[in-house]
Amino acid sequence: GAAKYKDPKQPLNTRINDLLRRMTLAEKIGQMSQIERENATADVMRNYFIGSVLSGGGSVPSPNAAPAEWVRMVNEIQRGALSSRLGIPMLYGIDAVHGHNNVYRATIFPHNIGLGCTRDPELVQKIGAAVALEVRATGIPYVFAPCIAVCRDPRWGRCYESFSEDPKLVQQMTSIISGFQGEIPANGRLGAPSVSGQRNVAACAKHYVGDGGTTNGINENNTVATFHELLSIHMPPYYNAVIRGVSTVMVSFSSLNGVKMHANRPFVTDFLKTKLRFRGFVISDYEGIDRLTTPQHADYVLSVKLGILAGIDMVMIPYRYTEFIDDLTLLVQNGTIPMSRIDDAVRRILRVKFTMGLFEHPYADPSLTGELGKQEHRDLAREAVRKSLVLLKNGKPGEKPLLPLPKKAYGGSILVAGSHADDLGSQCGGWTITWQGLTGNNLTAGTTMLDGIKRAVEPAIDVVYAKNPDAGFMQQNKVRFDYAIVVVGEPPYAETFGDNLNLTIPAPGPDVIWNVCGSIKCVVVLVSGRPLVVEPYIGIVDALVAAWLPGTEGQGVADVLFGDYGFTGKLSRTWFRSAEQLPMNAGDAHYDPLFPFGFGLETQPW
Ligand SMILES: OC[C@@H]1[C@@H](O)[C@H](O)[C@@H](O)c2nc(CNc3ccccc3)cn21
Repeated sequence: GAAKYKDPKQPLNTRINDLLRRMTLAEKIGQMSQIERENATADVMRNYFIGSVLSGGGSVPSPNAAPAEWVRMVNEIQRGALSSRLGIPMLYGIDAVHGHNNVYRATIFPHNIGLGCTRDPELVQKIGAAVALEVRATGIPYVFAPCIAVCRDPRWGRCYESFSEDPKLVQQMTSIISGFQGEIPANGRLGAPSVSGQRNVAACAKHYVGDGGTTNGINENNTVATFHELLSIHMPPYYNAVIRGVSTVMVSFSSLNGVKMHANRPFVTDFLKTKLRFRGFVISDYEGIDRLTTPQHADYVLSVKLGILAGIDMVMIPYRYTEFIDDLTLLVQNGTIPMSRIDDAVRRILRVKFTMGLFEHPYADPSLTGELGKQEHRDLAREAVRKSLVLLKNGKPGEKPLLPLPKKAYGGSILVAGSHADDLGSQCGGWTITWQGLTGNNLTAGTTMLDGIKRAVEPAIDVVYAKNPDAGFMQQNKVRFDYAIVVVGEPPYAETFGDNLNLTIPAPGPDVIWNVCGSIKCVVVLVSGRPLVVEPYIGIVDALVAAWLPGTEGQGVADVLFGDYGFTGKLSRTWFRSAEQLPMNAGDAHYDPLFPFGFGLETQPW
C-alpha cells in the first residue's frame, strides 16, 4: 500500500521514522534549509529538496499584492517542493509580528510594548487567532512570532517588539502563541509542537535567549548575566512557550557572556531540548550562522559546524543555500557532524510538518482570502489600541482634569498639531509593509489619529490641523481654539536602526510642544516604540498620553481621548527621567523613574 508516512492514520512517530529512513543525506539537508522566496523557483525547490521558504521583511510577490497573488506564489513554490522524489511539503514562514505586517491592507495591531500595557492576555490571544486567519488568507502557515524578549534597556532598537521589562508580564502574553496555534490538546505531550488546524499557524518563540538584555541595549550584542539572572529574567517566557506547544524557537543573534547563541550548545541543546523537553524545531536567525565569525561569513564551514552542532535544526540561508548544503554535506561525510545530529534536526522538522497537517493540506485554502483586513479584526485592533494607551498626566496641579475631552468645543474649533497626527506609517512603526516601516499615508489601509479625531467630535466642530505651528501661528490664534491635541514621536525603525542612546523626542516635536502648549490647553500624545525623555515638558502640558505604536486603527486613540472609553492602560516598562539612568527596571536597588512600571491614570467614560 501507500508509504506509511503518507498515511495520516499512522501514529506520528511511525510516519516520521518511515519517512526518515527513506531519505538521502541530500534530502535531509534540504529539509534543514530555509531560503528567501525570491530564490524559491520550482526547480530550486525540487533539485535541492528545500524544506522551507521565508519572506524577509518587505519581501512580497509584488507591491500591494492582493491575497490571491500571495496564494498563487505560495502554491507555485509548494508545487515545486511536492514534485521532489518523496514529495515533502515546504513550510513558508513570514514575520507577522503585529498583524500580517508585510501584506498590503492587512490589519496592523499595536506593537507588543502597547499590548503589554493592556494587561489583557485573553485579548492578546484573540489577536493571535485573528492574525493567524490573516496569514492563512495569503496561504502561509508559519509566522516568526511572537518575540518574547524581556527588554531591559529601551535604548535597544527592538524594545517595542518586547511585551515588557517584567518576565511575569511577558509570560502572561505568551497567550498569543495559543492564539496563533490553537490550544494544546488535552492529551498533548509536554513540549510537543501543536497546531490545531488549518485556520491556525505554527508559531516561533524568539529570540532565544537574552536578546533583550544586551549591554546598553546594543542590538545583536552581548548579554552579561549570571545563570540565576538569566533564569529569572530572560528564560521564563520560554517555559510558557514550550508548555503552550510552540512549534519553533528562533535563536538570537546576541551572545551570552561572550558566547554567540547561534553556537551555544549548552543552551540550545542541553537546556532547551533536553531540560525543557522542547520537541519542535530550532531555527537560526537571518544569516545567523554567517555572523558567528567576524567579519561575517569569514569561515563558513566553521559557521555551519558550530551552528549545527549547537543544535540548530533549520537554517535561514536566504541566498547562500548551495554553499550551506555543500558545506554541511562535507561535514557529515567527513564525520565532523554525526548523522544522529542531522536525524534529530529532520525529525523535529517533520514532527512540526506532520503535526500541523502540512502533508494533508500543503496548499492554501482559497476560502480564507476574505479574512485579510476584515472589519472584525480591525475592531479587535481598535479595542487593543484603546487598552494600550497609558495616561501619564491629566490636568495641572489645582486644575480640573483635561481628559476626557468634550466632543463639542464651546468655541467651535480645536487644534490638532504635530507630525504624527496624520501619518499612518509612523503610527504603525517598523516591520510594516517594509522591514524598516514607512512614513506617510499611502502604505496601506488604515485610520490616522487625525481621522479618528475628526470622526469623534460633533460635526459642527472645526478641527484645524497644523503639522508644525510656529509661535506666530499660535499668537494669531490664541483665543480661537478651546484646546489642542499635539501628536509627536519617533520615526519608524527596525533592529539596529532603532538603537538610540539619548531617547529624546525627535525634532520638531519639542518645538511643537513648546509653541502649542505654551499658548493653549493641550494634551500631548506620544507615538514611540519606548518611553522617551519627557520631563522637560511635564510642567507645560495639561495632559500626556503614551500611545506607543498603535497600528492602522488610529481611531482607538480618539475613542479614549473623547470619553467613549476610559483610560485603563498601565506601563509595561519603567518611564525613566533621562537615558543616563539606564538600564533601570522595577526591582532595581536604585529606582528613580519619572513614572514607575505599572503606572497609569484612569478616566471614566462619559
Ligand atoms: O525576517 C526574518 C528575521 C526575523 O524573524 C528576525 O526577528 C530578525 O532578527 C531578522 N533580521 C533579519 C535581517 N534583516 C533583514 C530584514 C528584512 C530583509 C532583509 C534583512 C531577518 N530577520
